[in-house]
Amino acid sequence: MKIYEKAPAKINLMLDVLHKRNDGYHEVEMIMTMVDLSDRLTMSELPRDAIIISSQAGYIPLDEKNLAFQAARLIKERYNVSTGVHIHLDKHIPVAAGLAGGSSDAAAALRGLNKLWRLGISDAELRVLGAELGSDVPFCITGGTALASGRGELLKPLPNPPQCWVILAKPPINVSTAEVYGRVKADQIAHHPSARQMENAIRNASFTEVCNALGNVLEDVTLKLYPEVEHLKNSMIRLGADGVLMSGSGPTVFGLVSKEAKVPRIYNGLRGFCKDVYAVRLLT
Ligand SMILES: C[C@](O)(CO)[C@H](O)COP(=O)(O)OP(=O)(O)OC[C@H]1O[C@@H](n2ccc(N)nc2=O)[C@H](O)[C@@H]1O
Ligand SMILES: Nc1ncnc2c1ncn2[C@@H]1O[C@H](COP(=O)(O)OP(=O)(O)OP(=O)(O)O)[C@@H](O)[C@H]1O
Repeated sequence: MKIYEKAPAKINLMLDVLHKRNDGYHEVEMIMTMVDLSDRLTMSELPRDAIIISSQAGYIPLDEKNLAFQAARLIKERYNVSTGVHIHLDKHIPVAAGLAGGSSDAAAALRGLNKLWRLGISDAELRVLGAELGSDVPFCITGGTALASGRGELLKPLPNPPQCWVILAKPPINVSTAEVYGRVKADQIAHHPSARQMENAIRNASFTEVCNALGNVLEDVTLKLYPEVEHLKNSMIRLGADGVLMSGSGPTVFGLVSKEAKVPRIYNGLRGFCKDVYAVRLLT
């Protein structure tokens, strides 16, 4: 038997850090949604007790460092599964980009293996398992749009934002999420974006209000470390995107665009100096 699962990328429409916790993580408030840029997982049962990861992408680990491997190992151990699985990852989401590529693969593996091995695990239980693998994994289990709190694992579902184009551009640098959080000074954040304002904008289905409510406190850290991210933001604004923000800990910058006619100019303008550019829709 084979199971196919899509693993979409996420963007953070807002991200606020409230304080550093005793366990080393940061208490956050974020509103996340999915975009139509996905990895594709194929999961095939193996009669022997093994987890094999393969991928067409040459630049990701295929051993126990792969989050899909960790997801398979976790579910196998927790539910005493004695057979194995071969997971093929058809990667499309850029790696270490702030788009939760690895987290979404882990979530898709948990969803798919639940079906492959007929375990009957509820979504709520899958989210609890997912939290053991990473803070973004619980959101990626259910997807949609949500307000995340705690370290990212406490989720309140929201309606999807009004449909629009999303231009994603990733400069050729790798950003470590741990390093970015490590440099945040939670008590010195000058401006906190408002989760309430973004939630209201989404509930009002107002594209303009969504653009006005965009904000990410991790930008201050990543933009200081990598000025090319700020350059990319400024270029996207100059080319006419309606709202522009860095996703997660970066370095991917996204631009929200309501009018399709504006998309080619922004896309082509960015492609002039950035290789990794995508024009996609929100996954609504
Ligand atoms: C930046 C975001 O992607 C935005 O959605 C997430 O907040 C991070 O999610 P993630 O990559 O799944 O993060 P994890 O794998 O759980 O943690 C990576 C590292 O980031 C830091 N981290 C992460 C989440 C959080 N709320 N506080 C933290 O300080 C911790 O140092 C942790 O060791
Ligand atoms: N299935 C996977 N796909 C991509 N990267 C993976 C995967 N498994 C492990 N990794 C490793 O995880 C690291 C982060 O990659 P990933 O693409 O998940 O980052 P990200 O998009 O910044 O995630 P987040 O937004 O959740 O912080 C990379 O160094 C990569 O080697």
